[in-house]
Amino acid sequence: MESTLEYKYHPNKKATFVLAPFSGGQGKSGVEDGPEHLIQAGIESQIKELGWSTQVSEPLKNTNYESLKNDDSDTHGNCKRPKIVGEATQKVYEAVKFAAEQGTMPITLGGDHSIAIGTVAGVLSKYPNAGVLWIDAHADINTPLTTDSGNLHGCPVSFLMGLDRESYPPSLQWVPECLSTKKISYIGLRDIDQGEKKILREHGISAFSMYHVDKYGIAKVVEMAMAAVSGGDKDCPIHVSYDVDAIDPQFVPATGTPVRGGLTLREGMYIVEAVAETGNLVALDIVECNPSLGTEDAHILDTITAGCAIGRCALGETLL
Ligand SMILES: NC(=[NH2+])NCCC[C@H](N)C(=O)O
Ligand SMILES: [Mn+2]
Ligand SMILES: [Mn+2]
Repeated sequence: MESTLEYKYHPNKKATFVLAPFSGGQGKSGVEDGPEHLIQAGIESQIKELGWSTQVSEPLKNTNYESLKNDDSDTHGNCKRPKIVGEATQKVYEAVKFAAEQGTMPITLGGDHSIAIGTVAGVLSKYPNAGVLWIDAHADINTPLTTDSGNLHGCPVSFLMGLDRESYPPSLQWVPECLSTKKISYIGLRDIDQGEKKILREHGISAFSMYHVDKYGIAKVVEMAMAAVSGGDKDCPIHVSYDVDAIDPQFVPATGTPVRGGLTLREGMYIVEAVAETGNLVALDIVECNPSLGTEDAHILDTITAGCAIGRCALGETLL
C-alpha cells in the first residue's frame, strides 16, 4: 500500500536504483552478486508498491573489474586493488551524482562498502550540507597508513574526509574532500581497529557502539545520531550508508566480515524507519550482502530479505 510518509526533498517520490556489483574493496568473491539477488527478491517492486516510481542505473555495466581483481600488481603501499576501486567508485560517483541532480533518490545496491566513496561524494555534491549515518559493525575509517588488512572497504570514510591525504594511491586522488568530521555519525559499531579508534577520538567523531544501543535503546541512539549530524537544522538532508553487517549475523549471516553481538533485525529496521519519519532522507546504500557466504539456503534468504526490508523501511513502509 502507498506510504503515508512525506519526503521533503522528494515530494514526487522518484528513486534511482544504482547497481554497484563490485567486490574489489575486499578479498572475498560473491558480494558482487548482491544487487542481482536484491533485485531478484523484488526490492524494486516493493518500493514501487510504496508509491515510488523507479529507474535503474548500471554504472559498472560493460566493465570487467571482477576479472581484474586477480591482478596482484594492483597495489599501493598496503592498499589492495586501488586501481579498480578508484575507477569503479568514480563511476558510481558519476551515477549517484546524476541521479541526485535529476531530483531522484539514489538507492545504491552493493557491492562492498568501498562503493560508498562514490555514493557519499555524489550525494554531497548535490547536498553539500547533508549528514551521513553510517550503520555498521565497523568504522571503515582506516587510511592507507593505518589499514592492517589493506582492504579498501575498510577505508571509505577517511578518503571522503581527506585524512592522511598524502598517502592516497593515484587512482583515488579524484575523491573530493567533501565530508566533514562533524557530519557523520555511526550506529552499531563493535569491531574497530586501534588506528581507527585513534582517528575517531582525535576528531571527536560521533559514534554509537552496541554499548550505547544497549545503554540508551535504539530510539534514543537514532535521535542522538541525527542530532549530531544535523547541527541544529531540522531539515538537514540525510544519507544512510547501511552495511548489513551492522545487524547481528543470526539475522544476516551472508556477509563478508560478520561480528557477533549486533543489532536485532527490528533495531536495524527501526533506524531507517526513524530516518524516514523525519522526511529528510536523500540517499540510501545497502552494501555487503554476499550470497556466496551462506552455508545453507536459509542464510542467503535471511540476508537478502533483511536487505529488502531495510530498503522498504527507509522508503516509507510503516507497520500500520
Ligand atoms: N565494510 C566492511 N565490512 N568493513 C570491514 C573492515 C574491517 C577492518 N576494519 C579492515 O579495515 O579491514
Ligand atoms: Mn561492516
Ligand atoms: Mn562497512
